[in-house]
Amino acid sequence: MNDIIIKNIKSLILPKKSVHPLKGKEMDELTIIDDAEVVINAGRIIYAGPSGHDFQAEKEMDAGGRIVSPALVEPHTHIVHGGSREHEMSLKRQGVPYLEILKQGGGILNTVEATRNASFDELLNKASASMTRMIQHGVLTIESKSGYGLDRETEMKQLQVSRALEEKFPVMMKHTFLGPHAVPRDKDSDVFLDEMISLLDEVKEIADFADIFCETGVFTIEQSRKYMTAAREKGLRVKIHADEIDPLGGLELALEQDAVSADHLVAASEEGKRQLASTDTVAVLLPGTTFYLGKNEFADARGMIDAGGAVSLATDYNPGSCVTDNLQMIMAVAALKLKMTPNEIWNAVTVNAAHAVGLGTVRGTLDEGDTADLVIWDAPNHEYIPYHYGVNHAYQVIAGGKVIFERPGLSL
Ligand SMILES: N=CN[C@@H](CCC(=O)O)C(=O)O
Ligand SMILES: [Zn+2]
Repeated sequence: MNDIIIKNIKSLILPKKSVHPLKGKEMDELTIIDDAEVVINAGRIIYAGPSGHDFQAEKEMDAGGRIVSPALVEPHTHIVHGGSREHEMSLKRQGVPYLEILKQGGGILNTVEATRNASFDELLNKASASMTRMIQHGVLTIESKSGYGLDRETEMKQLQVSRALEEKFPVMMKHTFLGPHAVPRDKDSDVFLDEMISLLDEVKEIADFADIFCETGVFTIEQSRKYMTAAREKGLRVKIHADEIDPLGGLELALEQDAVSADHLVAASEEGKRQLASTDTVAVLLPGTTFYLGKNEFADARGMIDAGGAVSLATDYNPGSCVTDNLQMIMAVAALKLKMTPNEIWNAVTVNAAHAVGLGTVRGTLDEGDTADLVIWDAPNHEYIPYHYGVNHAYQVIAGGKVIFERPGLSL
């Protein structure tokens, strides 16, 4: 006898499991089964496909003619941090650029101070509130970066909080060390980078990936190469904040370093985009950041996909450049500004997002044997979610076969 059968599913969204991320034209392929059912036992998928079988289960759930997909995967967040930076909005309104705010000792450095001053419990409580919102919006796999410590003690504190989140919530997480996220006010950047490199032995016990912010006035290509090479020598796979604002060649560096993902890529070169196709590095695009920073030029998702590359999407949730923990909102921005198709968007927030955090064959799909992490969406079809933007369409979120969120109604 199985545990649960979910009946009356109008459409079932089934991204394709593959050892490689979906690339190019494959990104527009998505199996959608109308009139479907899902059977779960011991937290795993027994069956997800057309209805009409004779499965027995202890509990029957009625999806009410809604649609069902794998739970979303969020491959780039800065969920653990102290403080907030709403005061920067007026600076932005006056036209002060993001990198100028950082140069003046604000921006990331402002959050570094708040994170250093916050206790473990304060950070955990704040991140827990964000995690709750992410789950309520359909996300059950989350990557979390450090990077607001810029010293051993605080970077470790952030990574420990990140680990504690994974204990506290029924989610799967990946933890990323982003020590070289900015240069502290009083330090020489080469000296500071060496300090971060010297932490890698300790970091590799607690983090899955090493990341760096390669940008004008932050870390150069040469410094990023040095750090990534050192991290790989320690057995850590690498990620990079690349070509977000200036075209430095961060994407090419990511490919040279066999990065699991290259993130941002707004200013990536044509050559980098062309090379992406022949690798398994996933381009994690963060259009909510471009939107929030008030820029008009978005990452060239079409160019990357049309050239045969693998693209994923994330919120980049952080207090300075994208203050949303709603991945559905990013799906809408991707449809409007990145010109991605609904199928590409769904693959980008499920299976390709899983590949972007090294979980390509274990999250983002609903094949037999997969963890039963799924969402019942209150939407008539899969195109509707990026279309009706700014609201939460998750009706029920099911983690390991257990309903952990159900959308509340009004009490009138
Ligand atoms: N660009 C670098 N890091 C973050 C922003 C961090 C911040 O502004 O606090 C990002 O991915 O956008
Ligand atoms: Zn980031």
